[in-house]
Amino acid sequence: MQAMDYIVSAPGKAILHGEHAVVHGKVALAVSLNLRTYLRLKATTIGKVCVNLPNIDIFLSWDLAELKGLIPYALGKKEEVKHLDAELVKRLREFVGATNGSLDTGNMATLAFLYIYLSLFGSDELPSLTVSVWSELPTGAGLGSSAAYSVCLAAALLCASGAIPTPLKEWDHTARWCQEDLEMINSWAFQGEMIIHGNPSGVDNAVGTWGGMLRFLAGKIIPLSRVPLLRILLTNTKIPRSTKVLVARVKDRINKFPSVMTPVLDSVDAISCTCEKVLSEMTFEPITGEHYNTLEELIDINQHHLNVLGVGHPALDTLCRVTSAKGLHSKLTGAGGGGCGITLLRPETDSFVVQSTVQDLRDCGFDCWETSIGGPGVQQHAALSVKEEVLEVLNRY
Ligand SMILES: Nc1ncnc2c1ncn2[C@@H]1O[C@H](COP(=O)(O)OP(=O)(O)O)[C@@H](O)[C@H]1O
Ligand SMILES: C[C@@](O)(CCOP(=O)(O)O)CC(=O)O
Ligand SMILES: [Mg+2]
Repeated sequence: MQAMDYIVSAPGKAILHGEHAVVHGKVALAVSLNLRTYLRLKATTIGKVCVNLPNIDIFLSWDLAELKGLIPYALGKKEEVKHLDAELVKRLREFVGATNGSLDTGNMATLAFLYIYLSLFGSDELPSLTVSVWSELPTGAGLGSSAAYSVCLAAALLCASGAIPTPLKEWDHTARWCQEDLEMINSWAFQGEMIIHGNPSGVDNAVGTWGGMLRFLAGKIIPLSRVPLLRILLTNTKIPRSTKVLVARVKDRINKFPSVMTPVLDSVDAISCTCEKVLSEMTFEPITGEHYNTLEELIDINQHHLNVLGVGHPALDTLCRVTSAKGLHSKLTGAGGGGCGITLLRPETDSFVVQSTVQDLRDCGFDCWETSIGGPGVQQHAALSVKEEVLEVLNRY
């Protein structure tokens, strides 16, 4: 195996419309953020696997022999990535001491790593390596940190296993993989998401893999190449929540009241489709106030639907109320139950209004910032293309 030392990164995402409904086969519109998770993978000669996850205060290492003991049976082929290997998940849960219902941040992240590592290398010799991850994304706040983490793990470990090449050439700052390799990264990242979320739709790992804005429906990914430049305010209410719990809560409510909830999911689907149509119109006709009025109304309606689905939170109500007092429209993004919301800014929204809204939200104890969207999907980096403060963290281990 060639000497390995490389850095990969993947973006977080904001869901414009369709969170939760997308788990039940409806359309979602999602866009990548310019906030990324970075992972450095280094081959070592110490006969250990070391994992450093400073965002969540996890620093672990295992002897290779200990890990090899977890897989005394033949693993399935590398291409078979549609379902989790239930036996391996069970063994890993016992190994890390995580029960089936465990929501522990560190356990979930560790399980996702070990699952992908052992699935990719278990049939051969296990490599001695150190993996360190640092993210600009808040963890567990609705911006797809789990997916960005899973995409980075999948990309780096697939490269290390030789299943896909490292695309970076000597003269490149960053490089991306070909479509076929991206599909493989995406499907392994989905496995990581299955471990962390329970029942993910796959939209988050798709955005982390391909970047940009995309329409997602039942596993089908359509990149939206013609989209207007949107100004968005991101607010983190800092109320902790777990996507896994919220996805399960919505499922319970649908099971309890199928005839009540099905029309809500259909309506969310129609909102995503209407929003997509308006965004597309905005790229080939002059943008008018009417376009923005429609986008704002769709945001309001969807926020009500998300409350009906049971994923609201008083802090999110506060966010909507505070921004509404400034004439701005907001909805939760991601799994809800706390976490983040998005606020649409109109092109003519005065910077004074933006600043005073940001201040009002900060006065509520929230983090709030105007964000740029559409960052590139998963990529490999030359060290000099990584921000100094990120590199400093990755080089620490
Ligand atoms: N930087 C990170 N380092 C390690 N694990 C991470 C990181 N970011 C996310 N995770 C994993 O993802 C989980 C959060 O996922 P989730 O509840 O889906 O929230 P999010 O909306 O951020 O995706 C964490 O509990 C952790 O297991
Ligand atoms: C609620 C959901 O639609 C998005 C979850 O996103 P996040 O983990 O909260 O960033 C779940 C999914 O699509 O898998
Ligand atoms: Mg997630």
